[in-house]
Formats: sequence, structure tokens, C-alpha cells
Amino acid sequence: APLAKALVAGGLPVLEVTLRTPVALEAIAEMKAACPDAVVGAGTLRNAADVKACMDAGCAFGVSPGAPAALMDAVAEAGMPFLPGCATATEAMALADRGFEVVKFFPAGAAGGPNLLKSLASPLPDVKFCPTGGVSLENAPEYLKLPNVCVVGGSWVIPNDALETGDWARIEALARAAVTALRPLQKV
Ligand SMILES: O=C(O)C(=O)C[C@H](O)[C@H](O)COP(=O)(O)O
Repeated sequence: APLAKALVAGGLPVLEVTLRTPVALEAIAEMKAACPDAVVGAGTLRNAADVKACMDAGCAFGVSPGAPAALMDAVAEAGMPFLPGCATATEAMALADRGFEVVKFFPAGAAGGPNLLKSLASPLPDVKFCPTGGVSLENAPEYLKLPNVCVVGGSWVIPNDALETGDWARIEALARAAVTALRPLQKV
């Protein structure tokens, strides 16, 4: 709850909690209760069971590092707002064929960074990307200046040591710095 409040106070109301701990869904419930105006979703969805658990928990959206067919079928059936992950032209094309106009590029830094997305802009001009994975305040502008990048995601606003010590003021300041620097470049 205090983390959600700090992020929202800093100007970041769209929060993704990854399903990487046994308490993720509980954390989502606490964030929603603490910040009713925030848009709280889940990340690292891997299968149909995750989709069901997230829909039951009232997640506003889902995010995944990838897009296996069984997961995407469950997402379509549930009508869940979703940001599927991809890292290659073939994967981006498959998601575009499923009707996705915006997809996640993951792991952005390791998979080729801004250069890879620049190369995809000519053959796939209709596919827009949200790079995540290794995005930082320093390199985010390089992504956001590309015509096929509309938004970025990342955990740099929540350093582990700040989270562990409950330094909510520092997290709020990092969120505000991200908004100040990047909102003018964002295209959504
Ligand atoms: O698992 C998912 O569904 C995700 O969305 C992955 C996250 O976006 C990245 O793990 C963030 O990467 P860092 O900003 O480098 O920490």
C-alpha cells in the first residue's frame, strides 16, 4: 500500500505487480484498496490459470514476458486487457495477426535494444512497442524517440534498497523524475 501511494503521488498511476512471489495477488488487492484511482495490473502471466487468478482478483490488465498460444487463447476468452511480450519479427507478426496494436518488447536491452526496434519499424509500421527489461531513465528517451515506441515500462523507479528500507520519499521522487523527463516523449 505505501509503495502504491508513493508511485501514484509521484505521478505514475499505472502499476504492474509481477506474479513472481506468493503474495503478488494479495499485494494487488492492497494497492487497489489504498489507491482506488490507480490502474493496478499483473505481470509475468504464463498460463490460463494465471489469467483466471488475475481476473478473479480484479486486475485491470495483464502483462507477460512472452505470448504462448495457450496463454493468448485464455486472454482472448477472458477479454482481458493484455500486453503480450515478444522479441522477434515473427513473434510481433503473430501478435499483430491476433489483433494487438501494442506489444511488449522484452527483454528490451538484451534482445537488441533500440536498434532492433528501429529495424522493425519499416517492415511492421503498424506494430507499436512498449520496451521493458533494462529500460532506465537514461536510455528511455532513446526508445521513446522511435516512431514505433509509444511507452516504456521498468522497475528503475523502485530500487531494491529503497523498497527494503521503506524509503517511500525516494521512490516518489524517482517516479516524479520519470514523469517529468519522459511524459513529453510518450505517445499514448
Ligand atoms: O514479467 C513481466 O510480465 C514483465 O513485465 C517484466 C518486466 O517488465 C521486467 O522484468 C522489468 O524489467 P526491469 O525494468 O529491467 O526490472
